[in-house]
Amino acid sequence: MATDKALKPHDKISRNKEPVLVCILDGWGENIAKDKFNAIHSAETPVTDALKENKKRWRTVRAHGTAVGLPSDADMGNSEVGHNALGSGQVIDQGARLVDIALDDGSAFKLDGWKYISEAFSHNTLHFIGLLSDGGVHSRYDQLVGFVKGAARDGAKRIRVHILTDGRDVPDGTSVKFVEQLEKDLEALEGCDARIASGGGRMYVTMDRYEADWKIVERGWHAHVLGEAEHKFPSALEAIKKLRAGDGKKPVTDQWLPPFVVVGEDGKPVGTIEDGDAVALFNFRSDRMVQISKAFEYEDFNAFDRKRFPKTKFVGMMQYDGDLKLPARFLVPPPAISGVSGELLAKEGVTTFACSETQKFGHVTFFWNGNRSGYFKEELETYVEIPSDTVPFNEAPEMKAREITEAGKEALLSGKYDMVRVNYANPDMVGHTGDLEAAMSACALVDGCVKELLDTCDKMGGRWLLTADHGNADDMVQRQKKSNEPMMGEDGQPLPLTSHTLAPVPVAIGGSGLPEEVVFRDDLPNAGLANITGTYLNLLGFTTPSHMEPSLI
Ligand SMILES: O=C(O)[C@H](O)COP(=O)(O)O
Ligand SMILES: [Mn+2]
Ligand SMILES: [Mn+2]
Repeated sequence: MATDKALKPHDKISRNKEPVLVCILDGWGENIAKDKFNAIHSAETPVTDALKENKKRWRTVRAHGTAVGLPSDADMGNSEVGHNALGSGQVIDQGARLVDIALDDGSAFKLDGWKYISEAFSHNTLHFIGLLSDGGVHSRYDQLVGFVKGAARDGAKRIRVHILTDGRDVPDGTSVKFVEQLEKDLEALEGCDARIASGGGRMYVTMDRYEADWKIVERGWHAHVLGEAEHKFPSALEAIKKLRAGDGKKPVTDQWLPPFVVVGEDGKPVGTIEDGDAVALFNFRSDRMVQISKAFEYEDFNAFDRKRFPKTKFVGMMQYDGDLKLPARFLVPPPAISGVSGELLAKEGVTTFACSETQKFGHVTFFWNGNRSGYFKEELETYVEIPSDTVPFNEAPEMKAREITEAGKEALLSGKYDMVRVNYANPDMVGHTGDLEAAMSACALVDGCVKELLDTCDKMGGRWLLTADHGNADDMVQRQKKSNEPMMGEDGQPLPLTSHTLAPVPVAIGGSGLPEEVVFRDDLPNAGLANITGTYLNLLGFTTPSHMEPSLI
């Protein structure tokens, strides 16, 4: 829905004809743990270190938990909620919380999405597909179980769950405990035949994003829908235990398990997806559910050969793309995000350039714009995607940082854009591999890229704001709860931390075009990511609109 809100000129900071740069370091937290496992601290990062010295123009903001609309302050931040907040300036109840509320008050079971799939309960199979963990970034185990129990109560006779193992938002190896628990929980359902039917690791099966590699989704389609995979096992627990062991030489982590299918004594898959079945995706987060949703929903589809296209009653946990209305049906209505900065700036005729590599492209466009895949005014907005590599990123920690820097510099120098925003994927994507050395080189490289961008902006007389969306590379080791000491595995090696962190993130402002008196105020100690929006709107010469969190300036 178009907003009736509008921006007003700032009375002290005038609109500059030179560009404003907003630079996001994905997964770059300011962590209190300052030992060698903090890859940002351990790496050579002279540029971002120097920014910290200017206490009037450098600070941190909260990037996790309730500050970004998540259920509790034990929830780490993530790119979806982080970029939603950065783009909209608002703290919005996010998917995780909306699903909690809908389950708690029972409304989830009265809405249209549930009624729609319920039609299949008595004579067909109900399938759930999603990420099996309690990470709280894409999905949560307790929510899956809430829906499974609701289905059994409402008469579902046959349930099949297709699981994507995590090891990214939660420690590697925890897939075993989640599968054990799920097998027990399914077994305990009365009057309902419920089993795990297929699965695979989230980075290799089904959960691709931004069309980085459709093969990932194709593997999932084969396993979940057709019941076809090289690896067949009598149970999911046996599958993941054996697949984790790999070939005996090199173990495979949860994130990267190959696809598998659970088969019965007759060797046939226990849960293919057939005409008339209901299918519910149980992830609330959108980016990694868009492609699989298209495969289930679009009659006309050519990203890969589906071989068979069952006519299912298909729902997402949420509607994942508000522009595409995808999927058409969903269990819980998604967060309503309106009056975002992109829309308000387009109304003022502000020209914008946004760039990242594939892995984060939708973060600076789709998430930034409140989960919309289109443009507000295409003639004013240029979105550039640099294709990401398709290797594990510790093998290529430089990712596309240099190319993004070149594109950003070119955009700044072109004189075509009032606002240039870029996102560097490295600290996050390499951080998720748990590889400390690689994360350090990623952080050092990005630090150098930041220098190039800031220098270019300064040379032009521009203004800049540097920040991050959540922590990740700032802690690469699992730690003891109380002492915060690093944890070691049985082999005496540190246990890698692959997830985001709860750390706040830095915000720095500057630029040769920024009036000297512009400094951070000191009366917002608990500010969060949503306070950054009003801040860059100020740099662009506008006041902070009242529906947004106050500016940091
Ligand atoms: O999807 C992922 O890669 C992780 O679960 C979260 O990372 P992101 O929020 O930085 O994308
Ligand atoms: Mn991120
Ligand atoms: Mn991440």
